[in-house]
Amino acid sequence: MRCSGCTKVWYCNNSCQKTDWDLHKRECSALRRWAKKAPSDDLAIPSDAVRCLGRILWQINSKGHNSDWAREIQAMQSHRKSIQSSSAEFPATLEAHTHLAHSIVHYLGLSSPAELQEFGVTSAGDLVDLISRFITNTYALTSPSLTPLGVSVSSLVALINHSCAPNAVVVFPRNDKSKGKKEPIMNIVALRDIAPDEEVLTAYIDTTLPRSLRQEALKETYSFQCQCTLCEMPTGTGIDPREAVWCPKSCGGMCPLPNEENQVSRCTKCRAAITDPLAVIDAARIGREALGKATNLQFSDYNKAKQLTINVIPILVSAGLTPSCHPFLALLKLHQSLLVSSFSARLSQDILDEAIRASAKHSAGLSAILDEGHPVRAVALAELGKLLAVDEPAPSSSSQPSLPQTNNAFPPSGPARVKIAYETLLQARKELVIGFGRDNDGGEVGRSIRDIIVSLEKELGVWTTGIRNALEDIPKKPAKGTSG
Ligand SMILES: C[S@@+](CC[C@H](N)C(=O)[O-])C[C@H]1O[C@@H](n2cnc3c(N)ncnc32)[C@H](O)[C@@H]1O
Repeated sequence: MRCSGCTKVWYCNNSCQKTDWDLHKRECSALRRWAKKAPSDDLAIPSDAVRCLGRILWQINSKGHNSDWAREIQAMQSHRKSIQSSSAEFPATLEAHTHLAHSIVHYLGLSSPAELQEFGVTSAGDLVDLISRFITNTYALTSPSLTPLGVSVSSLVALINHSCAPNAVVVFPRNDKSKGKKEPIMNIVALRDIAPDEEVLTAYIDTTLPRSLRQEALKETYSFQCQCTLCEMPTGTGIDPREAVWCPKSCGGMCPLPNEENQVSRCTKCRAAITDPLAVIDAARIGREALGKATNLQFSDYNKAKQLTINVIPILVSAGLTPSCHPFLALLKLHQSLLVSSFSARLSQDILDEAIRASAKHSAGLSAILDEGHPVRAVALAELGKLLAVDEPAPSSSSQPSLPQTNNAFPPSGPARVKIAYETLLQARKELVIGFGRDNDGGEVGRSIRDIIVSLEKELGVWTTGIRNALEDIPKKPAKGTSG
């Protein structure tokens, strides 16, 4: 149900809308005011951060500055001091905070920050604290299949510290018990057994990124230097699949991805050296640039974004980057989602198979990095299984000129494909139950693939019976010594 006042906010039903009205009535006028002054249609709705901060401030105002709720928000960690001291290192962060401060004043319909007093914000420092608390303690609100939807704040969950090798995850799975209710509910799910007194740790950032990018993101947004087991792994103790290249002698081992400082790189298994490290460094740089451009273009210029991924993936393959290596892993994911978004009723076998190959490589890359049951890995496996389970399109005469012509043996056709789809979905379900919680039956994705598994089981059963029937139809060899 859409709010007829602002026409921007949607509810799952009447009662949901009624429950929110106390808060939404103020939001509703703020949204209308904002839309009226917006210079263009795409700026007619404020950012998620502004909208969420607005809701927090109206809540503080209506519950009172000294209410438990307001105190919990005020108790969340702020980095006011480090934002100021690191402004030279991260000027964009300071700029983002300032921009947010201006936007929130404008959104609330105030003429100056001084009017924020009625919301418990009595000085410029308070305003910086509020924004810093918000940035440091919010979690991405995601759909049950991990698509980002917005932001969420929980003062309890905000107590959890970060690790790049977390033992728990924050998900919004929706469970059967939330019948009728469509709003996502934040869950902390343990990825493995956590001992009494052991700290619960979640990851604030994308842990498929290499160490330097993770450290940069954590420093910039959360103002700390990560010293988790993954970041502190002593050099020489193993290879990080996020920065790895296949052995040049194809022994099955891997070499560390060379970089400007460390150009000499050898296979950790057979010690063979990469002969042209500069070519590998160059390929990785081209990959990073293409990833940035294609990510920005994916919604505005689909064809250009797809062409970029099509052009750059073969460069990374020939440079020997493993599917788990940055930026290859991210490009595989983007390539897959661009192909899937082009699916239509007249889907061609070439496009479908190309999407399956990208998805299979992406899943393999994730499996080398993330633990079994990590929701990101589980959802990727479910996507692969679902793609494999798509009915194979009838052959068409028009070939797809944009895709490089390959002579791939994967994915197979017919019963072999159904069997891989079935096995992939079984594994996906096992992992979804871990990542989204057993009590949630693997969340919405876990429940949705259960039905596909059952139908594939039937299909495979039909095939097996079909083969058995066909075999039984073959006239049996006459036993030795008999005639006829
Ligand atoms: C969501 S809060 C976590 C709870 C916070 N430690 C507290 O006591 O309220 C995020 C902030 O906690 C700190 N933090 C989280 N994980 C950390 C870690 N692994 N090492 C150091 N500081 C960390 C950082 O200051 C970060 O900005």
